[in-house]
Amino acid sequence: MAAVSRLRSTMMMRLGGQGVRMAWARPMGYAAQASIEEEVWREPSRPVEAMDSQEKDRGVQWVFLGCPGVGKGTYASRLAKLLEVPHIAMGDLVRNEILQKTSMAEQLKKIMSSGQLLPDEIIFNLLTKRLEGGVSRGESGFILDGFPRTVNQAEIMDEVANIDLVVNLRLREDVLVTKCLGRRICSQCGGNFNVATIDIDGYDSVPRIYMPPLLPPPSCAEKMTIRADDTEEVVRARLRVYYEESQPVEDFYRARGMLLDFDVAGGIPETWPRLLSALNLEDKRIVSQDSRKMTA
Ligand SMILES: Nc1ncnc2c1ncn2[C@@H]1O[C@H](COP(=O)(O)OP(=O)(O)O)[C@@H](O)[C@H]1O
Repeated sequence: MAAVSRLRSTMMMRLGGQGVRMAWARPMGYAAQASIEEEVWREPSRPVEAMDSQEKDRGVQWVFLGCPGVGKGTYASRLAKLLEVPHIAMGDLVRNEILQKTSMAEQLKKIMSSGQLLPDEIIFNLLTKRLEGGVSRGESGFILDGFPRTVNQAEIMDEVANIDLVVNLRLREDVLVTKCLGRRICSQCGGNFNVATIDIDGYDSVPRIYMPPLLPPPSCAEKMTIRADDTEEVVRARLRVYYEESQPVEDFYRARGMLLDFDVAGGIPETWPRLLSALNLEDKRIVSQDSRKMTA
């Protein structure tokens, strides 16, 4: 995945390489580059034709946008399974880093539990590390969830990777808050569940919204945990951050004709088939060969 190397090098250029010193991994398809310790960005010498054929064979490169609690993780992970690409959730990468008790774990925990965004340098480092690991395991394509979250992140991404489609999930704010507060995670298997019942009457042209709880199986029931940032105060702070920092990312992709707005109006049984249909996907097969090039 050549995009990974370009991400690493663009990040170093744009962020000034602050504190970044990494192995320059040999990107797939780059014939002439050695794997060396490199502090200075070098222009990769890759023929455009090679990039085109490489691009054709890869898996989809999609991005999921949407407020906290909208269901990005739920639908991005299902689609990733269907399309056989990795689901890369930025929040999970951050939480995993915190669990590793690395030197920056405490700092990350503090920022995250206040609902604020982490510095770009940290985010790009975690993402590049994850993508590089994927390349070495033979992964192709991705569905990103929780990245990009700022226009700066979107601009850097735009320089290094061809994003095929951006899915923007939307849901009313009161429902988002209820869903975040009802969210439970199994400490053993990592499964996501929700104890909230959403049942809101429709009015005017707004349809009724009904989402039954998504309860855990008995094996997980005793191991339910609540995310530290799923308190009402922090959820509201995260929503404010979303409106200020992340909503402009919707406009960034909308202006490029890449954004598919999708209103979540029910539970998984109703929403999943509607989403597949909006994406021109059916069961386990892509109906149209060109669906990954689709725009809204
Ligand atoms: N792209 C990003 N840029 C900066 N911070 C991020 C990013 N992605 C995740 N984070 C940090 O991780 C937290 C949790 O992210 P996530 O699990 O995606 O939450 P949400 O439920 O709000 O979508 C965010 O509130 C933020 O502190």
